Parts: sequence; C-alpha cells; structure tokens
Amino acid sequence: MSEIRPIRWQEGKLLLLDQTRLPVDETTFVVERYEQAVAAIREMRVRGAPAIGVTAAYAVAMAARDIRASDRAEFLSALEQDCVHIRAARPTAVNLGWAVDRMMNVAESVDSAKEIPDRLVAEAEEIHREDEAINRLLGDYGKELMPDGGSVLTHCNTGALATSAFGTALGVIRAGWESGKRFEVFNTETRPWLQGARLTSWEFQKLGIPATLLADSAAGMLMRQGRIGCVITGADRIAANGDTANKIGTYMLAVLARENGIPFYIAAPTSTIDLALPNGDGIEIEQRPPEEVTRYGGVATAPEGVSAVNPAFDVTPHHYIDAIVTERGIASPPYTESLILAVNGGN
Ligand SMILES: CSC[C@H]1O[C@H](OP(=O)(O)O)[C@H](O)[C@@H]1O
Repeated sequence: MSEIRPIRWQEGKLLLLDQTRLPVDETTFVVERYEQAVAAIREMRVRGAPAIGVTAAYAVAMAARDIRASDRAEFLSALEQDCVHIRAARPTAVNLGWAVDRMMNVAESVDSAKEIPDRLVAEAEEIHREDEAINRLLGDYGKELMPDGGSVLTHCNTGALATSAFGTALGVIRAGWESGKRFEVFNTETRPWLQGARLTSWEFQKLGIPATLLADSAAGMLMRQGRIGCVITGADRIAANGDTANKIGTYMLAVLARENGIPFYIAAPTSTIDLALPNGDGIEIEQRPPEEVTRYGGVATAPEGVSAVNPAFDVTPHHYIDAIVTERGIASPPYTESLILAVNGGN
C-alpha cells in the first residue's frame, strides 16, 4: 500500500491533498505563496495539529523567499511580520506556533539575509521528515495498548491526513493491527466537519483495516453495551498537567469512557505538549463559522436564520485520561511529572 502523504514540497511549491474534497475527490491544492498556505490552513484544506505545523513551516520558508530586504535586521523584521499572519491561521493546535518559533530561531541564527530563504526551506523539509519518524515511534510505543481480541473507538481524524504520514492515534491503531493483533475498530463521524466519516473511514479503507462508522451520539450506547474496549484520540494542545484540547466531542467520550470503566488514551507527539500552560483553562478554543453546523455540502441542514455555536475543540481534564502516548514513551499520571520527562527526553 502506498503511504498517504497529504503534504508534498516539490520544486518550490507546496502540494496539499485537499481535505475539503475527500473522500469523493482526491485533488491537489497548489500553494506558491505563504498567504495561500495560511488560507489553506484556515479553510482546512490541510488540518490536524502536526500537519498544520509542517504546513506552517513551509509557509515561513515561502514568506522568506518573497522578502527583498538585503539588510539582515530588516529581513528578520519583515519575516516576523509575515509570521504574525501565519500564527493567526488557527489558534488551538500548539504545533503551528511551535513550528513558526523553530523556523524563526533558525532564521535568526543565519548571519546573512541572502542565505536565510534556502536555510529555511531545508529546516521545513527537516521538520517534515522528522514528523513521520516521530509518528512511527509513537505508534510503536502505543500498539501495546491495543486490545488483541477486543475493540477500540477513535474520534475525528488522527491518521496520515492529520500529519506528514502514518498518523498519531490512528497510527497507534495501525501499528497494533500491523503487529498482528486483531480487534474491532469503531470511529465516530465527528460532526460538524465530519473528519471521521470523510477522512478516517477513507484512511482505514486504504489501510485495509475494517472499521465501523457511528454517529457521535451512538458512542455512549456502544460503551454501555460493552462493545468498546478502549478509546484513543489525538490532541491539539496538552497542558503541563495533562489537560488536553482535542476535537469537539472528545470530552464527552472521555466522561462516557470513565462512566463505563473503559480506558481513555491520548496519542500525540511531544511537540503538542505545551509545558508553558499549567492547565487547560488557558487553551484558546477556535470558534468556527456557524454555517458548518447549519449547512453541509451547500445544503441547509437547519432553518435559515437559526443561531448556532461551533467550537472546534474542547478540553478534557487530565483525570479522565489514563495514558498519553508520545514518541518517547507512554506518559502516566501524575502528568505534571511524566510530561516534563517526555518533553525533555527522559532527563
Ligand atoms: C493528529 S492531531 C489531529 C487533531 O486535529 C484535529 O482537528 P482539526 O481536524 O480541526 O485540525 C482533531 O482535533 C484531531 O484530534
């Protein structure tokens, strides 16, 4: 099976598998300027915390390519201005800001303005390469949590489409399956943007992993019936105490899992951990257009004029989370200690 790669850098252009068109059409959205990358992130043509970070890295490199200043200080000032727009594309996933910070640190380490653009392309490519390796490591650690002969439920899309390749929570499921374990897989549709129905189901079919799609509201009944052995999701930002922001509906699944005595896991690279944030109260939750709730595919699914709220994420308190799988191992409570070790490489 050829790996799904939603992001490709080719001859100075960023080629994105347009996720607003899946699963019906597999089309490439071509990005040549950083402004187009910002729009693609905001419009969710590319989405998923790690994928947003990789795309933001290339956006910084493209911004640098268009700056004409020869003076180093002027160049860096202009680049930081462009980075303000890149950082603002979507607020919740920490990976975006993490990638921009890393790119700006590299730019500031270069002595001559004319060398910055090429150096930044190289750094963006390195971030891109690192992400796949990290996901595979994470999957390898996490696969032990997959219940041979049992079942797992996942939410939203955390597969290759949410990263550079392989995925995070879906990568753990894939690694467990490819290690020879056999278990039932369930995935929620994930309203209103339908990442689960449109993207995760598509990825499981590509991987040859049988998976059963369910309405978000059916998850509680399946748990109560004993049909779900564990729940695993991704993350967009993990605070120092383990409070975790993820796709809207995750908190509901975590509370239902605890109520039914089912383990609830998070899978995320350490770049998603924000140790500067003591707890989840300070995580900015992206509010997306109400039309994503009241319409789908250009068709009204609610009466014209109805008001709607559309938070794209929620925060799951750390005490509902049984383990956090990272590329440096599985973190267990107390997360105030285990996440520091994970981020610092065990030291
Ligand atoms: C591997 S992180 C994927 C993460 O991102 C998703 O959000 P969105 O589709 O809005 O970018 C969701 O929270 C996933 O868990």
